[in-house]
Amino acid sequence: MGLITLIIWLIILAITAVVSYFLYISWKYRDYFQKRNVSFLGLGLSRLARFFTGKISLIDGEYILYKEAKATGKPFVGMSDLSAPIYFIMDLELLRSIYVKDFDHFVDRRQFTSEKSDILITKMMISLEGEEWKGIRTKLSPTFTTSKIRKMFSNFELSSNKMCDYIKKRVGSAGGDFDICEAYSKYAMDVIANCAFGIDSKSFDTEPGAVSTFEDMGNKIQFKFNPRVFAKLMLMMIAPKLADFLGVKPFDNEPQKYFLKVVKDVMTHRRETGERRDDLLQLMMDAQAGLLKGEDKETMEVMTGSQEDSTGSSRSVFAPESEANKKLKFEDIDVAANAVMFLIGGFDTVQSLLIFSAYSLALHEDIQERLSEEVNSTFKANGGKLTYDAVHGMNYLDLFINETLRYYPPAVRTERVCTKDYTIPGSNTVIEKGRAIILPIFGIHRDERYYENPEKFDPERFLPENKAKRHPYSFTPFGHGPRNCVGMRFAITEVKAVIATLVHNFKLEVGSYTQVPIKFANAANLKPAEGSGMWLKITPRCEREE
Ligand code: HEM
Repeated sequence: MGLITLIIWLIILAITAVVSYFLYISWKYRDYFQKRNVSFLGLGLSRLARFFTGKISLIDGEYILYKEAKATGKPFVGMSDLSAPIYFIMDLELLRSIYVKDFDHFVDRRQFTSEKSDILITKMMISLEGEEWKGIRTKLSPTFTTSKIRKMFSNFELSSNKMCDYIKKRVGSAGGDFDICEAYSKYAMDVIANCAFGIDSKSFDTEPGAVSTFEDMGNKIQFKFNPRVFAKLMLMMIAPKLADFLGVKPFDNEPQKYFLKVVKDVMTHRRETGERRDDLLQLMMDAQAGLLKGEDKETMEVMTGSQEDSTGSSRSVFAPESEANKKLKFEDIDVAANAVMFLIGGFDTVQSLLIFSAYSLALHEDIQERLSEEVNSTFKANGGKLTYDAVHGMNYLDLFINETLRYYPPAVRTERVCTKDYTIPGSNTVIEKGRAIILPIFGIHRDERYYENPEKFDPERFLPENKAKRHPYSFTPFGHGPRNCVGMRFAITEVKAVIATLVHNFKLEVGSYTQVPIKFANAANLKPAEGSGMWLKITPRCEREE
C-alpha cells in the first residue's frame, strides 16, 4: 500500500471515529433525557458547524440555543457540551429557586482545572467549591460594601481623568475617529492595578498603540477563544484526567508568575513599612489578619447576593462560626489568587460594559444629550468634581447603565453544579448530584415575554414603575443569590464614574468605521468582533462652565 493510500485510509478512519463518537453520545444523552421525560435539544452540531465555519459567533450560537429551548415551551430542557448531559433553564421561577431559594442544592460551578495543573485558578473564589468557597466568600464580602468602595472612589476618578486626557491627545481639539476599546482597556487595567494590586499600571504612559507590562500580562490572562484555547478547553472538558496529565491549563505561566510576584512584593513592602492604602489588596490583607469582620446588613447582602433573602435561606448557607470557617486558611497565595481573580472577573466584563455604553450613546443622540445634561449639572453642583454620592445620585445614568446591561450583558450566561439531588418543583424530574445547569442571561434579556419590543434600546424600561411590572429574575447581568457577582457594587461605581466623565468631556457619534449593526466576537464576554474594535467619532466638548 502506497503512502497516499495509507493517509487516505487514516483520514477515513479518523472521520468514521469522530462521526461514530458523535452518534454514540447523541444517542446516549437523548436516551438519558428521554428516561427522565425531559426534552433534549440535541448536540447542536449544526450550530457548532456554523460556528466553526465562521458563519455565527459564540454569542449568536448562545442566542440561537436560547430560542430553540424557548420554542419547546418547556420550563427547562436537556442539552450537552459533548462531555455530559446538562440542564438548560428558562423558567424565571425555577431560576429563582436555583439561584436563591434552593441554593444549598446548587452551590458550585464546574471545575476545569485541578490544583496540580493550576494552583492560582483553583484558589480563586470563582472556582472554589463547597465549604472552601463559603469561607472565602464570607472573608471577602466585607471588602465590597458601599463604605469600602466609597474609599476607593478617588482611584476611579483619577483613572477616568487620565483616560479623558489620553483620548484628548489622540483625537485633538477637532475630534476624529477613535477606537474606544483601547482607552477603556487602559482604564479598566488602571483601576484593577490600583485597587487589586496596589500599583500604577502605567497604561496611560505608553506611546499610541503600545501597552505597559501590567497591561500586557493582564491581557495574557484573559480568556480568548482562539482555536488553541478552544482545543485546550475541549480537552479539559472531555478528558480532564488526560488534560491534567499533559499539564494543559487555561493560562500560560508567564502572567501568573508576574502577578504573583507583584502581589508578594507589595504585601512585603506594606508589612515592612506599615504603609496602608484604601484598596482591595489592603482589605484582603486585613481579612487575612482577621481584622475585617462584617455582620452588618450590607455585608450580608454582598455575601448572600440578595436583598430579598439576606436573612433567610441564603443567609443560612453561611455559618461564619462553622468549623470550616475557623479552619479556613487565607494565606498569601490565596490573596494573590483572588487579586488575579479580580483582574479576570473585573477587567473584561467592565471593559465590555463600557464599550457597549459608548456605542449605545453614539447610536442614540437623544439619550446622550439627556445624559449629558444630567452629568453637566452634577459636575456644576459639585464644583467640577465627581464624588461617590454625586455618581450614584444621577438617576438617568442609572437607567442608562441598566438598559446597557440588559441589551449587552457582558456575561451571556452563568452556571451551577447540582450539589445535592434536586427534584424540580412541580415535576418529577430529579437533577442528579454532579449535573451542570446553564442559567442563560443574554437570551432572557432579549425575550419579548419579559421586555416589550426587546430590540429597542430604551433606558426608561428601568423606571421604578416599569421595573415593578417585571419578574425580578428577568434581569440577571450579575447573576443572583449567594454565588452572584461579588464585585457588582464596585463594577457599577467604576463604570458610572468613567461614563459620566467621558460624556462630560466628549460628544460621541457614529463615525466612518463604526460597525452598525454590531458583530460579536468569539469571546467569553460580549465584545465587538475580533479586529473590528469600537470605532466612534469622538469630539471634545468645549470647556464646560463649572
Ligand atoms: C460589569 C461588570 C461585571 C459583570 C457584568 C459581572 C458579571 C458576573 C456574573 C454574571 C457572575 C456569575 C454570577 C452567578 O453565577 O450568579 C460573576 C461572578 C463573579 N464576579 Fe463579576 N461581573 C462584573 C465585574 C466584576 C468585578 C469588577 C469583580 C471584582 C473586582 C468581579 C468579581 C466576580 C467574582 C469574584 C465572581 C464569583 C463570585 C462567586 O463565585 O462567589 N466581577 N460576575
